[in-house]
Amino acid sequence: MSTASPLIIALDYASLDAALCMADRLDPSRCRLKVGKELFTRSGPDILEALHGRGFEVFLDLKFHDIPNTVAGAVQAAAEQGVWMVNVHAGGGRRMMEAARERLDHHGLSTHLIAVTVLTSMEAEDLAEVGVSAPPAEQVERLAVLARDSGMHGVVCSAQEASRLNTLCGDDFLKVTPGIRPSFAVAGDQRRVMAPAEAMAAGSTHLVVGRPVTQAEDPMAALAAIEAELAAG
Ligand SMILES: O=c1ccn([C@@H]2O[C@H](COP(=O)(O)O)[C@@H](O)[C@H]2O)c(=O)[nH]1
Repeated sequence: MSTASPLIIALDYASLDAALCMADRLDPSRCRLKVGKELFTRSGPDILEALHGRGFEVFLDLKFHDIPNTVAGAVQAAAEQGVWMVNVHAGGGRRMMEAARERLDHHGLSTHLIAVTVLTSMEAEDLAEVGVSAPPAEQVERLAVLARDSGMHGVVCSAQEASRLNTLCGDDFLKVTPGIRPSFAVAGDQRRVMAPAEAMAAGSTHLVVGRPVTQAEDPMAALAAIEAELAAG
């Protein structure tokens, strides 16, 4: 089932059972689900089949980053398992992204392919330590333009950069933004954060929310509170 909701709930769990316990409390008309490195490494493709069987659209967030041929194969494998969205690291460069997009096109696969720009857990000091002297916003812009020019359907960025990317890359270019922190949640390891309604107003197309829902005492109440924040605008 497709949903009009921008919410993507990150199922960062250590087992298939724990992830499905949460999925069974959620409704595919209210959100999409994200499967990341921990859950996929533990459960493998079974989790995708189980979530698809429950009617959810799934973002497989494995952030592929390797040589072009390897990434193209991995993206094809993900798309052939029916995921709604898959991602690569923009830092893998133009040839890597182009190879991934060409592989999807060659096989007629319509999975959304997006690229991670700068992780939302990173701030200027973190970038400096890995040799990037540009501030995060500038580095995000550089990688988003490269991603667009390399055939990506959008990027992962923080909501703080969404407005600028709308101007640079257009409204149709997907801006998938983790680091979403509703009023009741702590930032934790995230650094470039924004509240849900502000993120939508800034131009995010999709909001990734993990722990504020999955680690809440009452996850369904937390989700309802986020939906209320969004409705209030
Ligand atoms: O830049 C990025 C890219 C991916 N993520 C992922 O999103 C969720 C966020 O979870 P929270 O618990 O809401 O912080 C998580 O799965 C990350 O792997 C990101 O946070 N930032």
